[in-house]
Amino acid sequence: MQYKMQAKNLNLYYGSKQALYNISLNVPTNKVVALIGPSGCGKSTFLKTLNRMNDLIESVHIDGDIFLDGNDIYAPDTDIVYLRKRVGMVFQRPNPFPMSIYENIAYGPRVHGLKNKNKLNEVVEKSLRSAALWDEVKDRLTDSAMGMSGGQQQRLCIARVLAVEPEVILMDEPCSALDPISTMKIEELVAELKKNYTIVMVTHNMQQAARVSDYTAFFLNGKLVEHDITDVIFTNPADKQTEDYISGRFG
Ligand SMILES: Nc1ncnc2c1ncn2[C@@H]1O[C@H](COP(=O)(O)OP(=O)(O)OP(=O)(O)O)[C@@H](O)[C@H]1O
Repeated sequence: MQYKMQAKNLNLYYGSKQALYNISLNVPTNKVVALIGPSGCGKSTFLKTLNRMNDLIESVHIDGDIFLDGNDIYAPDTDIVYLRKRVGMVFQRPNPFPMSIYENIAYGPRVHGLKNKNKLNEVVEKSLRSAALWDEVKDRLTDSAMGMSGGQQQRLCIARVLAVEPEVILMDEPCSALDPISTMKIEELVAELKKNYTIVMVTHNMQQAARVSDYTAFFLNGKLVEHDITDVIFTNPADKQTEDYISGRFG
């Protein structure tokens, strides 16, 4: 199997407090990997190590390795801006920029050097189509993104990530602020996107993990208890703690 990303013996500390213990996890290319586990177990912390978002927190110290296409993303010569273009992120709450729908999408490609107006128009349309939003917004591209519904805003944020042509998309509970219909749309979108992208998604919702992911990793107290094909995790987990969690005995 081809792995897009690999974590090897990863430990992470917030100051003197260890939050991740010896995590090794492979993320296969063009698959969806769900990260599940009770609140505070380290899912988001792990997710953020995959595009070095934790670098923004001063007290964080990491040892171990994370590879993207076999290259160590923590190597000193890593270009972080380029890394975050390749490994994009969608957050829990939709966070559109306070500007027009068009400008939200055009912003990233412009920062990466795209100036040609026709090309920008193409990128905006393609990204909005890929995020299943084009038909809903094509007649109001100059309207403020802040006037969209929460579900539309989240798809806009996905379109914004797609506009810079990432290879991996990290999603941190992307549906937790959304209603059931919007959630369903995002889940359908994830199924579509994995044809072209590799996706790692944190979710609190076990049905969602079962529905959308190919592989599931169960975290507990900063440790990766087990990871396997999603069907196996939900029907025949190897570890008693996984079974207790997925059957709702804690968390
Ligand atoms: N910026 C920070 N500084 C210090 N400790 C932190 C910081 N962020 C997270 N932690 C701690 O690291 C541990 C893991 O937190 P993390 O947010 O990764 O868990 P989580 O599984 O994503 O939780 P949730 O499902 O509630 O979002 C927790 O004990 C948390 O308190």
